[in-house]
Amino acid sequence: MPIIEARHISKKFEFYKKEEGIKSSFKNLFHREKLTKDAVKDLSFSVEEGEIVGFLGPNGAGKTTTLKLLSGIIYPTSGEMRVNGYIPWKRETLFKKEIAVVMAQKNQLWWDLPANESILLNKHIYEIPDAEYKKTLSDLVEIFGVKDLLSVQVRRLSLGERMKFEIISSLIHKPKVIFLDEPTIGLDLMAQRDMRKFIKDYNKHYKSTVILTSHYMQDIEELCSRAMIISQGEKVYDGALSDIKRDNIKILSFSVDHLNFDRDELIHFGKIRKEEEGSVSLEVVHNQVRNCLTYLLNKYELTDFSVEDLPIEDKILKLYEAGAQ
Ligand SMILES: Nc1ncnc2c1ncn2[C@@H]1O[C@H](COP(=O)(O)OP(=O)(O)OP(=O)(O)O)[C@@H](O)[C@H]1O
Repeated sequence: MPIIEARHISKKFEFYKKEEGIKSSFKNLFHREKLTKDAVKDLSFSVEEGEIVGFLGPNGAGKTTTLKLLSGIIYPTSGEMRVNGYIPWKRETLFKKEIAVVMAQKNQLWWDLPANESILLNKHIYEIPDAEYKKTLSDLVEIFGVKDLLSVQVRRLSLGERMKFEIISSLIHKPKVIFLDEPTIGLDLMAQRDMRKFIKDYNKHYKSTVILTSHYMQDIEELCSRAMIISQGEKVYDGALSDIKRDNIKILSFSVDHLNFDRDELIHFGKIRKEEEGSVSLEVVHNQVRNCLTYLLNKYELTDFSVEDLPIEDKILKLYEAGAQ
């Protein structure tokens, strides 16, 4: 049985239009125009225990709203949802003990205290027995390599170190389901790599289920075999990441000594992606690559050429755009 099931979930936000200026504010006292925003529309999906699902979408697509629905912070306008058997927005105590929400932009550690004291607070909130707490904390600081920093005041830690402790603190109760919103945002390359390794090791060690949002494709590629993509509140893709990668468009780039290309003939083979002095990149359907190359070799004196896969970011962008139409 899936650990997460969402059936036809929609969330509409209602709010009042705010106009600028004193005159408008005065007018608003008597007549306020109500607006609605469909943040999530008829979303259905299920997630199996132990999966790490990459949850993607452009800004404003409805990812955070979905994570808030899944964790019970808000309730839907319509639809049904179960997370580990619970209806999230009922916020039952046992449900809260089995999930964790980690939002990179939100801090839960106390700045003036060392991290171990904030983590200790969560021990009491989640009523974790002493022995279990010690074992989990020692495992987590081991996985993250931050044992020596436990008693350093949080404000003295680097962003990367602080994020690690934010996550340790959120996971100290060993939740079965974790909602991770942008865990690597703002981190340098090394800290991003550490964070990805941690998520991978944690998932392996505790068999937890993870829903991960990130604008960094490397996070998604390294951690998730499945991607769920939403655009304007609607699901536009749910499946293997490898199927997105297997897109049949190739990028054919070539350089020539002179500058005159016959654009009309080139666009016959595909979209011109980039055109600079003496070099062009074309998006060509894979079964047209050979024809295109033959044409180029016959027509021009090529000084260089290459055939590459379309970057995964571009493929995902195409899915976002398809959803927005
Ligand atoms: N409380 C609210 N009241 C009104 N509109 C809201 C509210 N919360 C979110 N929205 C709107 O709902 C849409 C979805 O927002 P959401 O934060 O879920 O997007 P997102 O995919 O997480 O975006 P980002 O990647 O930028 O964080 C946006 O248009 C947002 O402005």
